[in-house]
Amino acid sequence: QVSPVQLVDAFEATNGKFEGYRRSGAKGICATGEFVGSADGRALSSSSAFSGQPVPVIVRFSVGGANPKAADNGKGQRNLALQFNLPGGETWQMGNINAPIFGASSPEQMLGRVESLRPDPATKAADPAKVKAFADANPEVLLQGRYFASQPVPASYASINYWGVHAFGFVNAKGERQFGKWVFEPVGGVQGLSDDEAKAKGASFLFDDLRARVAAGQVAFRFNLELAQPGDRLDSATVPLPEGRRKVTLGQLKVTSVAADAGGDCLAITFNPMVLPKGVEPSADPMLAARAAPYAVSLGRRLGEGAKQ
Ligand code: HEM
Repeated sequence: QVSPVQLVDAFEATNGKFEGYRRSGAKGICATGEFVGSADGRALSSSSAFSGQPVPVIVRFSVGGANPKAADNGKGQRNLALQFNLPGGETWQMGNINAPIFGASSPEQMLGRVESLRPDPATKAADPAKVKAFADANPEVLLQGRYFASQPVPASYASINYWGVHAFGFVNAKGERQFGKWVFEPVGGVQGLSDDEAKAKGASFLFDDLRARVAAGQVAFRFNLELAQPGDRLDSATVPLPEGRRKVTLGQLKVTSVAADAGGDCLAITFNPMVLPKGVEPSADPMLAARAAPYAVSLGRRLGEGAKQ
């Protein structure tokens, strides 16, 4: 059994400790938007998110990792975190990533992977033999990295697919439950950079790019759900649903403003994917439940240090 403190301590020891910042997704920007649910959304879930009335949403885009100065022009993780502010004070939080799978399938495996990547104090680099031994015994930890390597550097926060990775159950007014995995797909399409274009962009272009696109009214995502069929695995963040599952659009998210500075409403929020509205339920994926407590530990530490964006 892995404790949340052990996980956050392991992140700090391997990835570095940057006071005030999120222990993952440190380099980010807060924005606001509006979500409008569709008739298909209402048919699948009784959640008020899908009423068809505009719902205010707090949005945070970020680069993966603990470093608040992470380069924007490398391959790897980008995040879309959302908080839907629903009627009656109800909220729905989620943190989505630009890969259909995560890098570990259980908290124990996550801890082992992070520990295997710990830099040796003498060489300041991970021990390749340890990294290899852990990956050989846990081959699914390599799948996400392979996916990122196969994709171009994202051109914009606004032009990436962001997957929820876990399965969730959607429950409608009749009590019917449909499991699925979701993906936010940019209405304007996916755009990547060639290696030369990425180099020319430099290490920090995503915030300015986002501001320009939002000012031009161009940032919107379809909230799509891939519907699981009986027998599909619903308990693994490293196994996507099989190809070709029917996909329905639950609604559309439009990003309408970007925080002017490093502040915004996101500072004191931890986007805990177990905070779900009535009408949406967690799956048995052990990685899903395992996220809630470490996020709270990270939030507590960064608030205590003086939270930074
Ligand atoms: C046991 C497994 C995991 C641990 C220990 C972990 C840990 C963390 C921590 C400590 C944070 C910063 C929280 C904060 O300070 O508010 C974070 C953020 C984040 N994590 Fe995880 N994580 C795990 C699994 C996952 C998975 C499976 C996903 C896949 C979708 C994911 C996606 C994200 C995203 C998108 C953010 C950024 C949210 C934001 O902008 O605030 N994490 N994670």
